[in-house]
Parts: sequence; structure tokens; C-alpha cells
Amino acid sequence: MTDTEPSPAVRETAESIATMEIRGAATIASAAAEALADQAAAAAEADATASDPEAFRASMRAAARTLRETRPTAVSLPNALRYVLQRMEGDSVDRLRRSVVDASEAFVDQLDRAQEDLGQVGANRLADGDTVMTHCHSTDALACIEAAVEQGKSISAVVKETRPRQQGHITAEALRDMGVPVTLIVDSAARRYLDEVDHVVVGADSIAADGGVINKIGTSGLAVNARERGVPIMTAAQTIKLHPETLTGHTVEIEMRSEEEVIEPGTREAIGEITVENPAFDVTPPRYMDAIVTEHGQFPPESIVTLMRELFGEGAAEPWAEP
Ligand SMILES: O=C(COP(=O)(O)O)[C@H](O)[C@H](O)COP(=O)(O)O
Repeated sequence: MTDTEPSPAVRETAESIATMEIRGAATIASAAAEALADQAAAAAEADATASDPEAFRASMRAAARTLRETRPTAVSLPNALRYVLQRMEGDSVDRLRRSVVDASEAFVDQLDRAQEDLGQVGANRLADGDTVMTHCHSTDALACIEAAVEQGKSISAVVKETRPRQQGHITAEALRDMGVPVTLIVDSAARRYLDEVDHVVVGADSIAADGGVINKIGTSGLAVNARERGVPIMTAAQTIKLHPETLTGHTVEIEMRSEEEVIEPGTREAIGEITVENPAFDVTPPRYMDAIVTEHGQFPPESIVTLMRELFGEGAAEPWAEP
């Protein structure tokens, strides 16, 4: 390993995030934090970095940049890197390594606890006998449904399959395994089924300072339809989904993915000059979202900026940048 080369585990994690083998904002965040702990262990043993604190720090920043560049939309990824790198301290490589490993473990613990806590808050919004509609696969959204089931409430689910990657199938299986009766539908059937639904529950990849919710493509259309049918919609999102850069006017980059996720393999030539676009996420304006459920309680989207300022101050540090 040279002084800035990422460890094999960091490269593997970055590759798995980019190819969506590791996916979903919370899962991406914990994998990134764990990869930094691995980088710290590898750098503490490598010739170039084992006895040079500055070279060790540089290798941690480089690893964070490699992870950061994988997917642009879920802010949980840079927030995880920020959390760990901001706690890197010490004047020897051994102390630096320990601080990174401790911060990584603390981050992952915090993530698990936050999800459990927000699950309780989200569950309080659900009543015995309710049917919920889901979009994509969100572990935060599932935590709300699971907590409701554990409270003894009987919950059913209508699950949108979520083209093009069909993460709805993961949700359907997870709910089935919780004992929740599941009806799987294609995305375009959502409005038809909204009349049979009491709540829509979705997750978030990022939440902007104005309360806009950035989540899997199709969330905004679902939210508008839910409002039109009078069905409440909540976003379950732990606070690592709050996007601190939006406090200073930045917008959230929407990832564009390959056309191969949309068209049948081997059909490109036959399709000819048709342009295929594949945005992975969209923005639901705050006026179409009823509540953002976090580990600190539920918020009307327009007031989330208060929590964001409290947790992140006025903006976002970039501890992975070269000094
Ligand atoms: O949009 C997605 C996943 O998109 P992708 O499959 O493209 O990563 C999820 O709703 C959020 O990431 C929240 O997930 P969680 O609640 O698990 O953090």
C-alpha cells in the first residue's frame, strides 16, 4: 500500500456501493464507516503509513474520497465519512487507528439505535388494522412497520415493485417474514390501490433544508397521488439523511444510472435512436409530505431545518479534502 492507496476492503466496499450490491442509504452509511475502520487497520500495518501519523491521516482521507465518489445522492454516505474522520485524533498512528475504529463502531451503533427509536415514532402513527403502501426498500420505513407489529397492531401492506431495480421485492419479502400480509403491485397501479390504504410510508436518501424529500424515483408522484386521495404520507428518515450542504444553498445531485437498467439486455441496437434516461431519485416538495419521522420525533417537513441547524451548525465540513 502506498501512502494514499485505499485498502482492498475499501475498494471492495466502494465497488459494491457503486454496483448497488450494497444499497439503501442506511446500509451504505454503515458499510462506509466499517470500510474506514478497515482502512485504519490496514494503514497501521503498511510500511508507508505505519509510523507516520501524517501519512496515515492522508490515507484515511483518500479512502474517504474513494467511498464518497461511488453514489452522489444519499447524504448518509458523506455524513458517515464526516462522523468518523472528524473523530480521528491522536499524535501516534496507534492512537489515530484506535480513534477511527472507535468512531466507526460508535457510528454503526448510533445508526441501529436511531432506526429503533424512529421505528417507535413511526409506529405510533399507525393504527391496528391499517394498510400501508410502500415504495422501494427502506430499512427506516420497515422499522416503523415492524415496531407497529411488535406493538401488537395488525398491519397489511401494498408494496410497489419499484422499477427499474424492483427493490419492492426486497420489501415484500421482509414484510412477509414479519407476518404482514403483502400485496405486490406494479408502480402504475399505485393510485388505484390508494383507496384501500391508510398510510404511505417511504424512506429518504437525503432531506433538504426546505423539507424536500429526496428518495427513489416515483416517490414524488406517489406523494401527489396520496394527497389527492387524502392518504397521509410519512418519510421515515434518521437524521444522517439530513443534507447539511443544503443549509448553504446547495442542491442535491440526482444520480443518473445506466440505460441498461431500463431496457432489455441486447436490445440497444434494435431500439436505435431512442434516448433512454434513468434518474434514480426524485424530490418530493414539502407540501406533499405529511411528516418526517426521525429518532428525535416527528416533524412537519417545513420545520426540519431547525433540527438540521442544531445537528450540523451552519454547513458541512469536508474532512476528506487535502489540507
Ligand atoms: O431510495 C432508497 C434506496 O435507493 P437505492 O436502492 O437506489 O439505494 C431508499 O428508500 C432510501 O435509501 C432509504 O433507505 P434506508 O431507510 O434503508 O436508509
